[in-house]
Amino acid sequence: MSAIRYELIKQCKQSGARLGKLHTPHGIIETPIFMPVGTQATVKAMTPEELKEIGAQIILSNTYHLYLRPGERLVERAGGLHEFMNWDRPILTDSGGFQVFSLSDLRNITEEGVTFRSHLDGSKHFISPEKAIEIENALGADIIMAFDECTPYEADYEYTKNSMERTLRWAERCKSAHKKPDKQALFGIVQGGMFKDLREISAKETVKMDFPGYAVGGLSIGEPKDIMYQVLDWTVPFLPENKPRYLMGVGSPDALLEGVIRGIDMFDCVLPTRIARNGTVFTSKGKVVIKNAEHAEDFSPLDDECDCYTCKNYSRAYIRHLFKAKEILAARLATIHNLRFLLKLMEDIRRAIMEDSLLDFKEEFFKKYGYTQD
Ligand SMILES: CNc1nc2c(CC[C@H]3O[C@@H](OC)[C@H](O)[C@@H]3OC)c3nc(N)[nH]c(=O)c3cc2[nH]1
Repeated sequence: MSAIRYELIKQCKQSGARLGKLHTPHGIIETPIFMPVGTQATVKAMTPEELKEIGAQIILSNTYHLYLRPGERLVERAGGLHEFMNWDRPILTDSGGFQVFSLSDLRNITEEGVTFRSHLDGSKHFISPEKAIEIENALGADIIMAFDECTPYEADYEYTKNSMERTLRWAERCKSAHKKPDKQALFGIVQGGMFKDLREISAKETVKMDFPGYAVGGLSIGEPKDIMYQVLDWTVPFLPENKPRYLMGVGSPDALLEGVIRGIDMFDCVLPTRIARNGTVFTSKGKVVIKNAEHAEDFSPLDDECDCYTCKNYSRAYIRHLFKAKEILAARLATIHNLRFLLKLMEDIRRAIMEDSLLDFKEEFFKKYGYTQD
């Protein structure tokens, strides 16, 4: 008995896109969905109420960060992540594989696991597949990720093959170590780098382990977008239709559309919240750098097609002023807007799938946004 159930509502007639409902212990998620990232048990600058207000259905947190600070046992004693951060809807945690390789001074990768130094204080740590699952079980997210190696983009065939095969062995160990499959759904992660045959092997062997959902890992790590789309074309066909597919680390408007068209159901990315704090916002006519002088006396909203709190109440001139004055409210208003922009884009995508007009929607969106049609 798994913790989640994926319900395929409709297969798009124009593409590989699908409309679905993901039933979880903390509620139903409509897919395709964008998942705001709350790495340290908070989506930066947002309260849970504001996240609900903009339509967030599931948020992410991160095992590596929470293990290092405040510690998974403290979160467990607080009643788990939902209690600790006052979020009663679904949560997904990554296994920490990516952060160990990208954030810490990596010491050593062995069959057993990874030894690394904390990016916070340089202290030495060891995480194995079993340890990662133990941490995720303590945190209590509805969906948890297997411990994997996100193979670097520039890795050669030999390294990628060995890394992918180890990730498969680690996936087996994660499955065996998982204590609560009825409460927390463990997703397998497909690797294989930029190599067609390795992607096919990784997908087939991961699916044989029968996970309740599958992530496509090892992408959005510096490769050109057309390579990412090519890898999706190689990988998604081997994933079962009756299970959710999650493309890790992807969140620009064009990549969301291209991923949905290739059959991806779930996306996460720090981009919208990170660029918001630096004063770059999404609009239906492309990205806007609000600190630019041209907006100094622009009393219109960030985006006249946006329904968010920021666009209903504040002008570009005011938001630019806040950024120039380094006011905390600047980050909050820009974050509310950027997250609402992506969540609304996913609502529009879900509607387009329902109406069998997704490719037409994409063409119209790209034209307005200023993407050149490939
Ligand atoms: C950005 N591109 C990208 N991110 C990636 C992440 C981190 C997402 C996680 O890291 C945090 O955001 C940086 C978020 O907390 C997210 O949580 C799921 C990945 N995680 C794992 N375990 N395996 C992968 O192959 C992988 C690939 C990625 N590509």
